[in-house]
Amino acid sequence: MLFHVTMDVNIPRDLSADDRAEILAREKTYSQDLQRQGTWRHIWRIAGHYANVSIFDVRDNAELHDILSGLPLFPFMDIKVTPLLRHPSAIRDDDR
Ligand SMILES: O=C(O)C[C@H]1C=CC(=O)O1
Repeated sequence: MLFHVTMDVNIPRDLSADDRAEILAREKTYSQDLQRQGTWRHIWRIAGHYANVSIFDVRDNAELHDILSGLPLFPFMDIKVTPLLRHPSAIRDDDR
């Protein structure tokens, strides 16, 4: 199942520089592991915002929930999830 996910990040200003660096490093590893597995299919920065648009390919809603709630930055994110399905005019075989 494919999902379009928007993540807006709001890291508290009073988080120490060390804590911020540590959480960002963990977030990057977590994200890149899922990208290598093919679960996190796309990630794009939204120009002008500390936010991203991502496409996830997961088994079900529960897997997506587990992945999103496991994000190291999860406590500092506003997340919007939109389920996707294949468009009848799509020509790419992997758009499913
Ligand atoms: O920077 C972001 O958009 C937030 C987050 C999502 C993946 C990652 O590495 O950081």
